[in-house]
Amino acid sequence: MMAVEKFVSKTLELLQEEREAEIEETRLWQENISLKDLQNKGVCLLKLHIGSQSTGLYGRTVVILEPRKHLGFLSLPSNSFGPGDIVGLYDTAGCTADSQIGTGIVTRVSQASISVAFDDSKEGLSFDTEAFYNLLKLANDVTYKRMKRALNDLNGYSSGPAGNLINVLFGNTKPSCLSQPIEFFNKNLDDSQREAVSFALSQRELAVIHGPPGTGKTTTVVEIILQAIKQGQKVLCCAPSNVAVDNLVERLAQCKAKVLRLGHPARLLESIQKHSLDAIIAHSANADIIADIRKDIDKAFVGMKKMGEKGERTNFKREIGELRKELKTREAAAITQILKRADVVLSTNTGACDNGPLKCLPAEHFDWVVIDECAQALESSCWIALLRARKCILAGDYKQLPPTIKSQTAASRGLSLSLMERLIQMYGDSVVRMLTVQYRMNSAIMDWASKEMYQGRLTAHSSVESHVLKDLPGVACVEETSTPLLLIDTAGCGLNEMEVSDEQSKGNEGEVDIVELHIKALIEAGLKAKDIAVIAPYNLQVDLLRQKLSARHPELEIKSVDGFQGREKEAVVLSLVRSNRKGEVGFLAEDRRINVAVTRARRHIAVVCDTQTVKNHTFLKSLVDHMTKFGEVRTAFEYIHDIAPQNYTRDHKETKASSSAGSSSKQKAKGQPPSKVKQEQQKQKKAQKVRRNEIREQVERFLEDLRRSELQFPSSFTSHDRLLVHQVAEELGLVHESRGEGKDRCISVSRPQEITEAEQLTQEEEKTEAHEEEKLQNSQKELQSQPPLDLKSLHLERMKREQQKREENARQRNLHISASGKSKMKSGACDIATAAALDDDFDVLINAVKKADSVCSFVKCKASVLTLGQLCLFCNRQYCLSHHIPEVHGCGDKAKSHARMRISREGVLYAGSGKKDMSMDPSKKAHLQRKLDSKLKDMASQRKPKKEDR
Ligand SMILES: Nc1ncnc2c1ncn2[C@@H]1O[C@H](COP(=O)(O)OP(=O)(O)OP(=O)(O)O)[C@@H](O)[C@H]1O
Ligand SMILES: [Zn+2]
Ligand SMILES: [Zn+2]
Repeated sequence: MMAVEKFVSKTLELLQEEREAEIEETRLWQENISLKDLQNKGVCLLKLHIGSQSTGLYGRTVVILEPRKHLGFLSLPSNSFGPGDIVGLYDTAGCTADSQIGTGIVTRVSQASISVAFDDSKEGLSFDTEAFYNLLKLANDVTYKRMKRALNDLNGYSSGPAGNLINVLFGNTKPSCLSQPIEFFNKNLDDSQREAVSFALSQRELAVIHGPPGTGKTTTVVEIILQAIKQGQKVLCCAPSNVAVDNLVERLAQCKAKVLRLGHPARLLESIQKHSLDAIIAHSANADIIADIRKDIDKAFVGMKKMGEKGERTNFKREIGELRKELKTREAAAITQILKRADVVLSTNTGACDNGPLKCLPAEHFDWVVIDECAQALESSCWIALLRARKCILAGDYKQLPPTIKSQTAASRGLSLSLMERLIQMYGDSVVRMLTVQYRMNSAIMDWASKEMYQGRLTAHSSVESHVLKDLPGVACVEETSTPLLLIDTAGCGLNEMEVSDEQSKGNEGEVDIVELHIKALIEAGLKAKDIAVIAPYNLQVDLLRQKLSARHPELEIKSVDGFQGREKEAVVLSLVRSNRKGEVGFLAEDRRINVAVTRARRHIAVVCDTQTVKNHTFLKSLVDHMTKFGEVRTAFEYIHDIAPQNYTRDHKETKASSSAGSSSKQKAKGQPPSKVKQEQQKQKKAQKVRRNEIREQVERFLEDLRRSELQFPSSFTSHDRLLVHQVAEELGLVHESRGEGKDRCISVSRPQEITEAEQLTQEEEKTEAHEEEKLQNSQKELQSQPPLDLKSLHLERMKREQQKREENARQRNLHISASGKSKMKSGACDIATAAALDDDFDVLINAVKKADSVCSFVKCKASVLTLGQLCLFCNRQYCLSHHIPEVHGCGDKAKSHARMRISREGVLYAGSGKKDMSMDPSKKAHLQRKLDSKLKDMASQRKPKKEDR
């Protein structure tokens, strides 16, 4: 048994290391972080009071702690407490050893309360209902103790059911088999599932079922267990997480198997509760007696609290002690009976330990042990259950995330290697059957995972193969709901990640904004929030996303990748966060994490990321390439208009300034990149500039040719090319539009229809200004390294400058007009009166216009709108060019919802306020106003000579 010894001693050592890392983390928190901060981190709950106290299974005292309801705190602060967590209860003096009252196990957590079971057999705990208590999550050593014990038992294993199994699992004996014909319960199993079931049944010691995402692993495991029951085998079925165990309980119960679920009943799903040990005991013959004893204990507690004198209290304590002993004996008898009757006993891996209910069973009671989600468990935790059986069936997917391990060294020295993986390394495919038909993802989503992770062996079942969101009832057909793959590329958009030193917590606010817009597009197309998952690899980003989205969409699930394993959603929006010049991807470099994130999606996955950054990682690059090739790609610029107020429609300079300033600050702020990287960047920049000039030349040629109304770029243009087109179009004040889907998507530019000669003139002036400003900025960039700027402040500052310039221009132009009278200016207010006489229909409007202030409607803005005003279609007022953007003067929401309507109608976001919103009440007026504008324009050109007479 050399192999066993070696394994046990090494694993014990690694577990110790891991345990120390965990304790160290807790200690660091306790020493360096204030209680308030701990509460913010979700590991501490402050100032709770006792709601009630009762006696649970095994005579444990269960205390329900609540926030200070009388002070209006109706729910607990958001926290990470969960059932099974070990917690310390402290008086309000602090969270130190001195003030600790006791330690317990969380049995239930709700919004409004947390239940903690205290093992107080030694000394009766009593709580003061008036006092406040703090609760702190402690490093959980129960799990460690159980794993250590299982390892020691493994090492010293001499006789017992698992002898042969141990030999096989450590390579001392080859696995053997014995095949037999099977009649399947589930007639719908696919070939790979049938093969897996047959294989599992025929193996004498070991079978591994590899179930990639959505391949019906649970369906297969359920069939295996039903077959085992048919053969008269007793099965112990475990999984590392409560969720996975409950899932199996539910499915087995549906198939009428006699199931028994071990674990704290209070925390189980309602549908599961009736299968819990507590519930079954409650319906057993012993139930009444047990209930009576419990009541007596509770009564004794109440009595004890009322007693002031020490002598009397001691009596009560003795009484309680005796009652507890009796309770335990009776419970043990009842439990044994119930356990023996069950066909399948289910628990978490650690719940299968010897000091729980299973101690009531003889060692050889179980025949088979089934471990689901085996790749997510520490091997040591598997051994807690494995020592009880002759044969084991391990199901899982080792291409998804392994168990979380805190100690880097322990992980790298092998603690993160799952039993499943270790066996596959040892025996190869001979012990494995893989499920290959998947019932979740559209094949476009699946194909990438299949190719990169599962040797291309997956096929999509015909029922899901081509399903997309628009096939769901009530979901409209728009671009977002028609494509399974959508890549929103932020490359070059300046949406850099936040500068946080902590590798585990990265955020990206720009991506949050884009995610928000995409979610809105999906919801407006009719998708339900509960069918969408927002996934981010970083906790900070998860928090940012929740802050932004949770209030409006309480049913939207926003979680880290790790929190979503084992789940699925119709649509998944994935924010990859990382965007930096160094091309650092950090945490994202774990391929399995990305695999999990992507494979949660059934019909649609949208990935928001900076492709320039994430492409530095081979696996992420394969995802980007796949999405580019088979999906739809948009640049974040198609969204940015809606996010930040800098709508560039007429502020041509801003586009350029923001994109170049954004990326340059990002680049410089990151410190000195190694020279090679720098060279590479310069090369890229140069290539970009060349490309951009090419595109610009093309557009300029188009502009000169007045016969052409539209310039269409080929669909071979990459998203980056399209971005450049976008920038050039914005620079020149042109309309641009993306059409088509996927590979056929292409961009075109055209002249804005309402463009007047006057505006062209202005643009000419501005273009030269823009060039100068750009030159200036470029030289500044080369000279100095700027601190990181956020887009908003950059924008606001620019707005200010812009306004000053505009006002200055306007003043000069007015001077110019009155001086020379040769201006090509479009008609100003002075012409309105003349115009009015020509067309009765417009009388009313014209009067209104005349009466209306000739200055910008924006509060405190004095800029004239007579010559360069813009009408806002949402509020129907005139604004100067600095304030005409809806977001700036307060019509942002209306504009957004209007833009969204257009997105859901046409699937594309446009610059500026776009077409008039027909649903608006003053729409008729706006329509007339526009008619008036063009009329005035016509009249102005007719009256040009007249002007000179005035
Ligand atoms: N043979 C089959 N025929 C039709 N549908 C199936 C089949 N097997 C599984 N499914 C469907 O696939 C989905 C996932 O199956 P199941 O719940 O067994 O897998 P899981 O274990 O939860 O998921 P995973 O495979 O990701 O672990 C379910 O909706 C199930 O109905
Ligand atoms: Zn407005
Ligand atoms: Zn203004």
